[in-house]
Amino acid sequence: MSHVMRFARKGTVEHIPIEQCYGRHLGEPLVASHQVPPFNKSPYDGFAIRACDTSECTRVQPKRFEVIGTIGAGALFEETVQQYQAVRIMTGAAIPDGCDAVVMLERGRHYHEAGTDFVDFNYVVKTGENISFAGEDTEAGAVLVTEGEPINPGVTALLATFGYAQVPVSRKPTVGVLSTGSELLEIGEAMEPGKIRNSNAAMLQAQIQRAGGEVIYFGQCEDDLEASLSRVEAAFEQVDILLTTGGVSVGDFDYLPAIYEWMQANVLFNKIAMRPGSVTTAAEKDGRILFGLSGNPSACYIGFELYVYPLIRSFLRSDSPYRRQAHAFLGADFPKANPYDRFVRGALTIQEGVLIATPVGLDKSNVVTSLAGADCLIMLPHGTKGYERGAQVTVFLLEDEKGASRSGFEQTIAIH
Ligand SMILES: Nc1nc2c(c(=O)[nH]1)N[C@H]1C(S)=C(S)[C@@H](COP(=O)(O)OP(=O)(O)OC[C@H]3O[C@@H](n4cnc5c(N)ncnc54)[C@H](O)[C@@H]3O)O[C@H]1N2
Ligand code: MOO
Ligand SMILES: [Mg+2]
Repeated sequence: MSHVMRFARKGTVEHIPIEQCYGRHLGEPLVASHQVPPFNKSPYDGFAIRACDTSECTRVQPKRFEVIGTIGAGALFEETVQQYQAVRIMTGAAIPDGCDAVVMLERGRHYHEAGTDFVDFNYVVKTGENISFAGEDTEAGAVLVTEGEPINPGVTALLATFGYAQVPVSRKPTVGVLSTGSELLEIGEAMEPGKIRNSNAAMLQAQIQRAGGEVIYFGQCEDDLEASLSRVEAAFEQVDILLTTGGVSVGDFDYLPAIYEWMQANVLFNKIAMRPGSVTTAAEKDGRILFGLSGNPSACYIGFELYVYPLIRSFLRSDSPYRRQAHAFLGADFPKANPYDRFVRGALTIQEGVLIATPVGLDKSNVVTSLAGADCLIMLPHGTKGYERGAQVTVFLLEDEKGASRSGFEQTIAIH
């Protein structure tokens, strides 16, 4: 992991209209440029008064106040309120000078007498009662959201509060996808003997988008060294990160190792002590990373989530670029012996407040159906025995935006 993260780069910052910022990542910290609320204001429709004027109010001896004006939200009351005076005030309006409390409309007896408005109060009002104080939500200068955080609707409200019509966001990394394999049919093609449709490319494009990257799809190519080499080289020039699928193992037509050599890319690892995804390969050239993901769908998926995802999130300027982890209880027995750390596709449920992670589908790296139901990866550390239902496990959340500052796993990697 750290082998790849050494080459993590932070993307530059660009500005986009606030209406388009949902789901993007903040390009700089969001600092309160003024206090919120910006002035003392009324949280209710009612009467603004001086609390001290009510010190002798009782149910049997209410006190009478003269209503000297009315203000709605957005308006200011220009005079200073004096003893036994009240201003009719609406929710959101600024507290008039002289006043230090608001009485809700329902708690005063309001009437008109000889051309003047009056209101009677029959209880003692506390200083500061029913006032939303300037700065009680936030003081000026507070850092409210850190750089790299995903912009959710709440962050959007803050951006609007502080006047960001244009929002600084991290540029999305361009992540290229190129599939290799002579057996691959295009998605729209009819089935043929010995062939399969290319599911990895579409899957990766969705994973890239879920991670916050920008996809550039370079199509698919046959298992032919020269053709693949020129396609990989051309694609790599156009992206921040390139993903290829298939052709990374030791088969006669697995050309990626030769391609890295021809390209003079520096292979960081081509073997990981994990299942699936053991063939996940990373190579570096010109400070950028080229991933050789497995052709096997589940291995490809997991290689992406564990190794590519953090690089994308770092580019988006996140300081928690890894998949968020949680403790869960295993929802079913997993009897297979584990010579390597295993990342099992799992579905999370919450039973009586406890997180249960249940493996979904067949646990083989060549399966595709298990991926549809997976919202977590269940980590099963290597060991000779399998795992029993109820065992405590660590899960990596796949549908989470917060992330984690640590990867949560150690892995043995190698170059062969
Ligand atoms: N002798 C050995 N054989 C294999 C080893 C090994 O260590 N020694 N490793 C196995 C493991 S583990 C994996 S994983 C696979 C990795 O294979 P490659 O990454 O080289 O991928 P391919 O050989 O091209 O294809 C593997 C498999 O996946 C299917 N595939 C390929 N591309 C796609 C795609 N775009 N969409 C859907 N499915 C795809 C392909 O048809 C093959 O069935 O190697 C093992 N072998
Ligand atoms: O990389 Mo392979 O999927 O470990 O099975
Ligand atoms: Mg192969």
